[in-house]
Amino acid sequence: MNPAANPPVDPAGGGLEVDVRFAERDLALDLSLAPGEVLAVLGPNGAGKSTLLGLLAGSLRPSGGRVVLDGEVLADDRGTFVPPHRRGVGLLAQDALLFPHLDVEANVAFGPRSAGVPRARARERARRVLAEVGADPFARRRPHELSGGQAQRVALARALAADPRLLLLDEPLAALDVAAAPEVRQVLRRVLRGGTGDGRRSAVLVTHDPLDALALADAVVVLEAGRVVERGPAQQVLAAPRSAFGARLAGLVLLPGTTTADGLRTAGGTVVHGPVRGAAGERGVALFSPAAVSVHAADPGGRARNRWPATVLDVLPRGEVVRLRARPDALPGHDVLADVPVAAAAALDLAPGARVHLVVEEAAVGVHVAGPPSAPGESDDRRTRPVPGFP
Ligand SMILES: Nc1ncnc2c1ncn2[C@@H]1O[C@H](COP(=O)(O)OP(=O)(O)OP(=O)(O)O)[C@@H](O)[C@H]1O
Repeated sequence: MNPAANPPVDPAGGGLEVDVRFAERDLALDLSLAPGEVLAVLGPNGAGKSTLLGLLAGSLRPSGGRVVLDGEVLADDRGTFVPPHRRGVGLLAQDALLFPHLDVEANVAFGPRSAGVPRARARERARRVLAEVGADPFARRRPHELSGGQAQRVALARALAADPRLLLLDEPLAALDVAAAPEVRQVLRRVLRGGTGDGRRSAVLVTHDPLDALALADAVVVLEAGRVVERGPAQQVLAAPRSAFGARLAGLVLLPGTTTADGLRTAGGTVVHGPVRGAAGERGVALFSPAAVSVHAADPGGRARNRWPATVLDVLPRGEVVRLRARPDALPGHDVLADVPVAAAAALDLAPGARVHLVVEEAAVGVHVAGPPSAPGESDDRRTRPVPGFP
């Protein structure tokens, strides 16, 4: 099942239904999101990702179509337009944008206070969401006393304090340095997967990073020139892309499995070694570029740990290189791509059925924890299904 394309019909009208036009920017988008799901929105610059968020948040008014959240029409072409502050939609932008003169707790309590919640209750709620994002130790600090990652966690707490029905995340990790991004990614995972006691949250995540889509989202839509060109479960879209942008993202080899201390164990028990981004023992993926794979006629020996005998499936010329698709004996059901310089390919006499040895450079493998787990009681079939082979 693909929940992004075909969310279950909820008798209470839950989830998000978007079928909007924004003529000024030649945008016409049709997408939906089941309750509790996280949808990643990918696409090249100018595709319409920010415009989509504006239409959901209420900072932009569609020129046609409608936006429905949990059965409530937020905007339609009959003149309905619910203003931003009444939508139950929270926004986390790239920059934290905290009020500099208020301490962290007051920043987070500001939203509930403005919505008429009495001071003590607003403060209590602020403390609860600050604890949820691990920011309670710095509740008394002012924004200038926070690191970038801490400020972004406070901004997330502020978005959660209003208890939004839908959370919009606009490149929430893009402004963070490489040290701070993993920590905030981890907090986002926890918040979005409902490990904080608040249940799963519906969220739309705009990102340029396919790895964040894998780590945080259930489903992905790819936008190009104001249209949805692909949608589906995150792993499927990234492993077998159909759009030009998806294909560009996914010149990558993607293998699913379980993270270990120094790699990823596939369902068949083979460990793909590489640096691990996240904890061991989680469902994850190993990703690498076909350029990181070298091809040998015989076992080259040496210390390389990702060294797999394989059978060549096909060989496609791609300019300076030939792209080889091969099936390693140790990875049944999975194909690995390798880009081999034309001269080397000729010397290897590559043809379908040939036996080769693949070596994948360890440092070039990224192992990532992938996707939030299912809600309790929900079937996990979709997420544990093997990722289909590459086109
Ligand atoms: N304020 C604006 N006024 C007029 N046109 C705009 C405005 N903002 C964006 N556009 C145009 O609308 C289209 C969609 O832009 P949008 O910013 O939504 O894309 P995006 O996918 O978010 O891009 P990026 O990844 O660069 O942020 C583009 O053609 C863009 O030039």
